[in-house]
Amino acid sequence: MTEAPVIGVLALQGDVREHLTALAAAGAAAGPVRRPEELAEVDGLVIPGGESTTISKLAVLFGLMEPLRARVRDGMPVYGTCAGMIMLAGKILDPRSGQETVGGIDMIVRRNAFGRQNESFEAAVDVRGVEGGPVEGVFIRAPWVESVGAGAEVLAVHGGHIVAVRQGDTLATSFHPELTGDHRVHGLFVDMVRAYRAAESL
Ligand SMILES: NC(=O)CC[C@H](N)C(=O)O
Repeated sequence: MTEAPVIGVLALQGDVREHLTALAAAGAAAGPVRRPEELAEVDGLVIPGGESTTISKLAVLFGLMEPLRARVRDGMPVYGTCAGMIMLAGKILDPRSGQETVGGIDMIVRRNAFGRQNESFEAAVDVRGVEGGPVEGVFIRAPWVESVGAGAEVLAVHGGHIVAVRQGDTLATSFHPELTGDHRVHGLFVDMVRAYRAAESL
């Protein structure tokens, strides 16, 4: 049996534990990443939901922003949910002052686009590449994607707005599959990391 891929969850702020659980259920060896040395050890990374301005500031403070950008540039698979999606955007339409992103997907995102906390909702979302019917999307002060560049593939749309995008091995969803107990989106990401690791070790 091949070894499980090692997937980190960026553990600066946000729903880290839920992602660790979902990744483990999807067949990965999952652990938190807070330091550059920990980032260097993983085959793939999840950036969780939370507050993108806080995650951005802490990433700079912890000396992780440049190492994150470097690993994404090198092709390490990354999956961002909600605030994590914002972290992977080439551009934020309405950033807070000083808010930076890692980048990785040629897209423009709008923060809190689906409304405030009390307008959070769940909806069935068809995600290209995920078999077996729609996933239950949990949207919590979720961003949507205003537009994508030529290199980015739209994987899901909800209410006329783009809510899942993939560019190469960088994946992002507006919603939170880690909160539903349905691990198919994490399964898709674990497969991406497996394929990346197999290609790297050739
Ligand atoms: N659930 C979430 O991750 C919310 C994201 C948050 N609105 C932000 O801008 O970062």
